Amino acid sequence: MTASSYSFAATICSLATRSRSPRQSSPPPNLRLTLRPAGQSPILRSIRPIASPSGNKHTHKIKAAAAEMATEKGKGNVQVYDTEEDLSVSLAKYTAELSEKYAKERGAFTVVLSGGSLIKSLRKLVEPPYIGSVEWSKWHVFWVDERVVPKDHPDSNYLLAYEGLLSKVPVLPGNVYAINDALSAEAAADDYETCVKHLVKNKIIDQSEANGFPKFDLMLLGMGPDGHVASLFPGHPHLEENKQWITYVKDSPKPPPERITFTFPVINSSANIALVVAGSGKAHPVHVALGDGQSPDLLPVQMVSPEGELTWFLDKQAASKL
Ligand SMILES: O=C(O)[C@H](O)[C@@H](O)[C@H](O)[C@H](O)COP(=O)(O)O
Repeated sequence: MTASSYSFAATICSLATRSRSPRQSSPPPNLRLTLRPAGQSPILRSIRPIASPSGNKHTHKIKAAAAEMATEKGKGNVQVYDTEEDLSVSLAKYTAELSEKYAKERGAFTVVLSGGSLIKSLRKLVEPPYIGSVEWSKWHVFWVDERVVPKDHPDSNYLLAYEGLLSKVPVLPGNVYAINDALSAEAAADDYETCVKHLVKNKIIDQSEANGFPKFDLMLLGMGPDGHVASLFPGHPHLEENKQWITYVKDSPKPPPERITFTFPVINSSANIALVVAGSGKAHPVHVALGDGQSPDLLPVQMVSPEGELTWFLDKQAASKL
């Protein structure tokens, strides 16, 4: 592949040098689950509360093709699909509905992508009816994390999204905010944060009234087999970052090592988060996050607790231990 194959011109935010404040720690929010009445959708049926301390293990089994549960706060739900194909159909509908809502309400829809298998799970968006019905010109596209590599590098999350989604829909190139890949990881994180600050100031990105962090309309998160989300890995000090909006990693356990990533305060200020998880390799962290599975350390995915709505999109294999 050559760089000339990529005609899609993303906006690259300009470098701004500024000092970074020292890290401070804060206790992670816990995701605790209780039962909510069954969903209205015909494909959804209720299951018993998976977090019940006295519950019989057999009652925790998912008995339907799809199930819905809710957090204690009544925000967020867990949807389990028979197949990843079913999951992708539902994910496209969910994303298109949020796009319509925010395009109408705010005149813009701010969407944050992950890398990994998420992009493949968004494939139905580039098919009818969504390819024609979504107001793509209202989309503003960001990355929750990016590998610090050139945009035409096979490891680039930008390239992955470009090939799987952005090159197939009429999103405005000026509304796609890629990292500046000419910079070091630290400078690219600074630069991307400056870009996001500018867009908050211009009201393209909403802002949390509670804490002033950017409030993206939709954050689409994948999860690794170790329970990481974005480039926030188990046991890493950046899990406790509570000042910076965007930070950097030079020692990612998942290659490539150099990345930038949104921090938890930004992730958790989102209006909507979709956690999209498929495959049996993810069953253990799903069990820890949503059921009674054990982990010696708090998993990053357990720290996902948005100001708005959290929706889990699981396939049966990922939910097999619940
Ligand atoms: O750049 C990255 O590595 C991703 O953004 C990362 O956070 C991803 O979402 C998870 O690792 C899940 O990836 P998979 O879905 O491919 O397992």
